[in-house]
Amino acid sequence: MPTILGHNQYGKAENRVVKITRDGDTHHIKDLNVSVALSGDLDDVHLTGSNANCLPTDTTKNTCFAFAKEHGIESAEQYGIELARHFVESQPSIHRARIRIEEYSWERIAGSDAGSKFIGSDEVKHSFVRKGQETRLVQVTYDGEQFEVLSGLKDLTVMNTTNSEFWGYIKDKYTTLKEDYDRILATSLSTWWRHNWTGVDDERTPNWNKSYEQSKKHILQAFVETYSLSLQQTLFQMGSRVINNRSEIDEIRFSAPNKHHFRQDLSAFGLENEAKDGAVYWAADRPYGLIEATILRDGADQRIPVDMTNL
Ligand SMILES: O=c1[nH]c(=O)c2[nH]c(=O)[nH]c2[nH]1
Repeated sequence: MPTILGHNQYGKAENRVVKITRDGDTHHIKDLNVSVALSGDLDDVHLTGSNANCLPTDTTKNTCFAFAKEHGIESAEQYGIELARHFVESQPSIHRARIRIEEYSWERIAGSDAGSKFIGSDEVKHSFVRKGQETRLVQVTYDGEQFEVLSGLKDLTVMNTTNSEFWGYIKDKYTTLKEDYDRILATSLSTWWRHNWTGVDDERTPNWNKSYEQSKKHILQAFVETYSLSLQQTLFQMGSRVINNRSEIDEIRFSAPNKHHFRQDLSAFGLENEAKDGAVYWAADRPYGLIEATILRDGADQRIPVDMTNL
């Protein structure tokens, strides 16, 4: 049976393009998910196997990253317009380009969220929290004698665009990771903490809302203030800060995916892409490092389960 080729399009979907712009100490984030779909004179590619008219999807990906560096991202619209124009006007075989962009918004962690002692202004210059913030979590257990109250949160997504390094690690024959002295540190925190109130021997019931707000504030404050040599170190600082500042909490456990942002290699296009100049990063969604740790008050029992996913 004869068949004919109908509508077709192709391109690289979901390029996670993150552009940091540095204005002195003050950094700005553009975090986009960019999907390219091209169509045009592509019948031969499908029908004969000739790729003479085919701009590789890999090239469309590189173009997304290179344009972010070369032209910046003033707005998702302007960036999309430039990309679409480029594909159609530079390639005779491409007649139509559709660029779809989702933009993720980040807010500066405000001084009031993270405590007031640092920075001396309302805004922190390179620490951000993803908009559409966290989900608050609670688990109460009562066995007729004692209560156990766990509080926590999930999906608190934070990013430091500098003040993070990772180096000095083991290098074996499978290690390819380059040491990094100025990287992005981003994570989406899940955490549970255990109150020492049992409802029995201690009648001083915490103000739960205040306890929650203050614990979150200390977690954010530690994230902002820690010059990080690993996500592990940052987690320990966060946990210690909560335990040291909140006498009602004895134990806190974190599960923190390391949301990797790899600096894109643009050298093939003659473009430098150094962190110090404001770089373009590729936000990988998987695989991800998963860093988990419990921090305890000295002498306290370790009761929060290692695997918190079923909590
Ligand atoms: O903060 C980090 N901790 C690690 O254990 C690790 N491993 C890795 O590849 N990158 C990182 N980053």
